[in-house]
Amino acid sequence: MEEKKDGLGVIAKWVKKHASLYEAATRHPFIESIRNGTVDISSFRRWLGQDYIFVRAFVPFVASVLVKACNETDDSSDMEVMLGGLASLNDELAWFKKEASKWGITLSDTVPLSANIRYCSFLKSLMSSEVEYTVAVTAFWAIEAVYQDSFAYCLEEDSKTPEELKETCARWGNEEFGEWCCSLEEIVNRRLQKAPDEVVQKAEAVFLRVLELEVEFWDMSRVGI
Ligand SMILES: Cc1ncc(CN)c(N)n1
Repeated sequence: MEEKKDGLGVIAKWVKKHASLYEAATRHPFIESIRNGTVDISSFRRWLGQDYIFVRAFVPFVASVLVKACNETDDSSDMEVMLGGLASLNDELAWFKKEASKWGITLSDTVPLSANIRYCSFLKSLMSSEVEYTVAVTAFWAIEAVYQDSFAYCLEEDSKTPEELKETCARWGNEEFGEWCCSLEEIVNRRLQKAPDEVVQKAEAVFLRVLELEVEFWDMSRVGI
């Protein structure tokens, strides 16, 4: 079992331990290009179409985490945090449709690229009832935290994010979403603190895999692999 000797939660320790991969996922050249105003709009359009497909696959994954929270948690307030995440995905899907029409993207014609297919298969594998709640909720936190951290960075005071992309950045970079991610992180830390070593190891591996898949996802916006 993990102990909190230095005041840092397990997640903060992992972010420190795997700083270069965490940075690769949250300070990717695509994100840097939004932040410094040089973003290639065709990359942005590609990302938008692919992310809509991803979010559609993300909904059943989040629903599976909610079910696990209801069945396995030691704290009944977890359910509300998961439900909040699921509810915001409803708005997110509507937002994607509105945004796609603004940029002239036909979502029904968008074909998932291989990095997206890999990521969606990974989500599916985590939906299995054999995957513990602690492991699944770690993945949920990591997936949301990468977007929160990346897009909040694009909204910092010295950023040169183009006006027309600020709404996109605010979708995940806003303070309220940041606070919700912190609530999720607290749940993950609480679970990891009590989990057997074997589950903690699985959760760390899942955290790292999410970071790799997020890097590949951003890469897709540039090269269409
Ligand atoms: C690939 C990816 N990762 C995370 C998120 C945030 N829900 C997203 N929309 N897309």
